[in-house]
Amino acid sequence: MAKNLNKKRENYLNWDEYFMATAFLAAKRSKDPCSQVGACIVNNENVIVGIGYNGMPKGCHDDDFPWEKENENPLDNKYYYVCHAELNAILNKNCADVKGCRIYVGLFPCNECGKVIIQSGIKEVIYMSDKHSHKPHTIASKLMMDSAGK
Ligand SMILES: O=c1[nH]c(=O)n([C@H]2C[C@H](O)[C@@H](COP(=O)(O)O)O2)cc1CO
Ligand SMILES: [Zn+2]
Repeated sequence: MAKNLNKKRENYLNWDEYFMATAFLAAKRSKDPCSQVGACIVNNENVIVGIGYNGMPKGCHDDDFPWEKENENPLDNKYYYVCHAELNAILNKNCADVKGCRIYVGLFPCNECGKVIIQSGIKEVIYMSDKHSHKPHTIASKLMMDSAGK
């Protein structure tokens, strides 16, 4: 059979698939044993301008801070310490600001990330999982995003 190499491939990733896959690749860097989240920020020319995943702050060693979640003492759980993927992606931006960009994220952003996303000027959130949709932090995040027109 002859094959025309001048013809373009048909089964390539579309932009949404490509950026979400990039977010999932970033998530593989996470040390969180329970939930690995990745985020990818893209400008209106479809150029990636920021990537992040959930992890401990710089200088706070992964082995020195807890990854547990159910200890009685909250200081022994990860939640006070870990930086969320969306926050890291915004802080890691390689441009002056992320106004008008969109963010691809594996999990619907919590209320704290929702605030940062709104304040940064990101205009659209594209997410994969909404497994915490019933939780107050997600409901609060959606209330703010709806109000802010995200
Ligand atoms: O939007 C998010 N972005 C994000 O990076 N995370 C991270 C923080 C934690 O490391 C982990 C949540 O932990 P867990 O699912 O065990 O409660 O996911 C969690 C959320 C949503 O809660
Ligand atoms: Zn968050």
